[in-house]
Order: sequence, then structure tokens, then C-alpha cells
Amino acid sequence: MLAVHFGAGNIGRGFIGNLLYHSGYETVFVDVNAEIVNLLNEKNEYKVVLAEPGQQEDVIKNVRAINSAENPEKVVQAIAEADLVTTAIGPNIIPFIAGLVAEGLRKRAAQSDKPLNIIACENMIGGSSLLKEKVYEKLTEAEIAQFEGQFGFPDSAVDRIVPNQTNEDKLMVKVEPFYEWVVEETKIVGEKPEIQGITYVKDLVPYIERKLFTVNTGHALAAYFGYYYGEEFINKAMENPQIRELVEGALNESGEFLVKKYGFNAGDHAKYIQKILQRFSNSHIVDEVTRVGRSPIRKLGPNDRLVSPARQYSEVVGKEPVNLLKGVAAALLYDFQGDEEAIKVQTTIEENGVEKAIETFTGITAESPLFNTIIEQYKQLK
Ligand SMILES: NC(=O)c1ccc[n+]([C@@H]2O[C@H](COP(=O)([O-])OP(=O)(O)OC[C@H]3O[C@@H](n4cnc5c(N)ncnc54)[C@H](O)[C@@H]3O)[C@@H](O)[C@H]2O)c1
Ligand SMILES: O=P(O)(O)OC[C@@H](O)[C@@H](O)[C@H](O)[C@H](O)CO
Repeated sequence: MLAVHFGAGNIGRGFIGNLLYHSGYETVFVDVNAEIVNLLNEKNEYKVVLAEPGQQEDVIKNVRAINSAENPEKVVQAIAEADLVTTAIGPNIIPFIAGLVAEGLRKRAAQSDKPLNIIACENMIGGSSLLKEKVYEKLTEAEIAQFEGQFGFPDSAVDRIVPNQTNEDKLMVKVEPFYEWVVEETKIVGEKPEIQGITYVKDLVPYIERKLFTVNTGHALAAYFGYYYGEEFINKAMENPQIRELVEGALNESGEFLVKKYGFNAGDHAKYIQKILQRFSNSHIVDEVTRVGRSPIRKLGPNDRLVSPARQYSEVVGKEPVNLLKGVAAALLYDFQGDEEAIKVQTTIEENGVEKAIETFTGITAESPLFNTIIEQYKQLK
């Protein structure tokens, strides 16, 4: 069985590639990083090491790679032959691979009616749906009609903390032991891919909201407050009682609306939160606050991990969130010069004021009661 996976980065090698290998797939990674592509083709294997006492090591074999910037035609051919396509490239990159995916599907559809599932494994709501939308923008109406039955774009939620890697072995990836991959069953075409570690569900929305608004919400607060208090790493930030309190407070707020909205068991959700706090504190993982805080414009977006739970908490619970809005304010203060989006947020604030920045990046307008609280929190932190 052949899997084509876009993005041979942290989650691509450390999580998806790992599970695909153990499920019997040959994996072709598609990436634009020439060094990683060349190393994968030279070694055809890499190590995944668990960040825990004992540091258990796993060798992932049966892998190769294509540089999509140099050999797009090889990517098209691989998609035409594949049994599964997955991505882990980052939400902002999805539109840029849509052309290649469309070409691959076009070539495949011309020679066979074999179904194919394309699963985006990104931290966002509706990642595969977005890819489908961008692919369909490249097609004719006749192609769309043909593709509808043959190709599936099930959405998914993926969870495993994989920090940036600094190993001498450039292919090796250190990952946390925990993982979860949930896939929307109803949009699968053909047979369900038998992948060890996938949980298929009928409705993905509760799972992706629970993951994004717990793991990633807490992580974002740890990152932005970690940065604010001068911490370099997430586990160190979690040792600061003020930051831990803010993170836990935000997770209790998002938890309150998630439990109410989806009917999760409150006790189980409280355990889920505690497990996540432990994962953030894992001393075997060196995870920079600047990785976790990367792309603050994306993270401040109306449907993302800070603003969406804040808005939904006020709608579903009927109260104003405190910690979640402090998280929004801390994200607005994030001025890391190595992050283009952080620079853009700061420039917008300097040139047009924080009010304009809130409206532009979060979609929250002055009519919302949340607006003034964010400004107050921002001014207090500043
Ligand atoms: N690292 C984690 O802990 C984690 C966990 C769950 C989900 N995710 C999600 O997985 C996705 C990837 O994150 P990551 O941490 O692995 O990032 P990463 O930067 O380590 O990997 C992304 C890879 O995509 C490649 N890439 C960029 N443009 C490309 C293109 N046009 N075509 C093909 N490849 C391209 C990059 O070269 C890189 O190797 C993101 O959506 C992230 O939110 C990450
Ligand atoms: O990947 P991002 O930028 O959306 O978010 C940064 C981290 O919160 C994220 O990568 C987590 O490590 C991951 O989502 C854990 O499952």
C-alpha cells in the first residue's frame, strides 16, 4: 500500500509517517525542504524516539521522498498511484498544494475509478474540507461531478506534541508518547483505511473542538504568557505558578462550554485537562514557546483556539471569560521578531491602534462586550 504524505516535518515524520509504517504502508513524503528530502532518499528510514524515561526508539522504514518544488510531475504520478494521501504542512500552506493535488487526482481519474481519501492532519477546524475547496477551485464542473464519488476529504483531528528538532541525526524525531488521530468516517470513500491508531467517528466537530480548544488553547496561553514572562520553553513556563493558573483557568472556561455544548462527561473532561497539563510539563520535551506561539494571526483568528472558545463560552455559559481573554491580550503583545505574523500584529497596533488590530485579527468588533475587556487586559499587561 502506498501513502503520499505532504510535509516531512515534525508531525509528518514523528506521527503520521510512524503510524503509516506500522500499518503496512510505504510512505512517500512530499516536501520542499531539499535537505530532508535528500536524507530520506539516502537512508529510506528514520528514528522516532519517545520523550520519556527510557527513551524507547522505533525505526520507521519503507520511506522515500519527493521534492515538490523540483519534481512536481513525480508528485502527480504518486497521487495517481496512491492508496491514501495525507498532509501535515500547516493551515496556511494548504492552498499552495491544491494545484498539485488537483493534477494528481485528474491523472488518477483519467486512468482508473479507484477511490482515494485525502486527509489533512492540521490544527484547524475543517482542514480536509479547506483542501477540497481549494482543489475544486482548479476543476471544471464535469470534473467536480466525477471527483465527488471517487475522492473523499474526511476531516481529522491529530494530537501529539512534537517539538522542533535539534538532533545531530537530522531525520530523527523526538515525540511525546501520547497520540490521538480522529477521522470523520462519513466522508470516507471506498474501504476505510486500516491504520493502527486512527479512531473513526461519525461527527468530528466535538472531537476537533475538544482538541483545539483544550490542548491548543492551553498551549497558546502557556506560549504567550511564557514569552511575556521571559521563559524559553513550555515546560519551564508551566513551572511558573502564575502561568499555570492562567492556563488551567482558560481550560476550565473552555471545558465548561465544551461539556455544556457537547454533553461530555464533566469528570472525564476534568481528567482530560489534567492529563494535558501534565503533557505540557513533560521535562523530556524541549518545546520552545516560539514554536507553540508561532503564527499569532492564525491563532487569533475568529475560529481558532483563543477567540472561538472565548466567544462560545460567553454564548453557551452566559458569562464573560476571564482567562481566555487574557490569552487574546497576551497574543496581541507577542512581539517575537522571528515570526512574520507577530511583526505584522505589532505593526498594525503601532500604526492603527490596538482597537483596529482586535477588529482586524479576531473579528471581534466594538459592539461585542468582549472587545473592551480585551483592551483592558491588553493595557494591564502592557
Ligand atoms: N508539531 C506538533 O506538535 C503538531 C501536533 C499536531 C498537529 N500539528 C499540525 O501539523 C501541521 C504541521 O506542523 P509541524 O509541527 O509538523 O510543522 P513543521 O514545520 O515541522 O512541518 C511542516 C513541513 O511542511 C513542509 N512544507 C512547507 N511547504 C510545503 C509545501 N508547499 N509542500 C510540501 N511540504 C511543505 C515544510 O518544509 C516542513 O517540513 C500543522 O498544521 C500543525 O498545526 C503539529
Ligand atoms: O501547530 P500549531 O502552530 O497550530 O500549534 C502549536 C502547538 O500548540 C501544536 O503544534 C501542538 O504541539 C499540537 O497540536 C499537539 O497536538
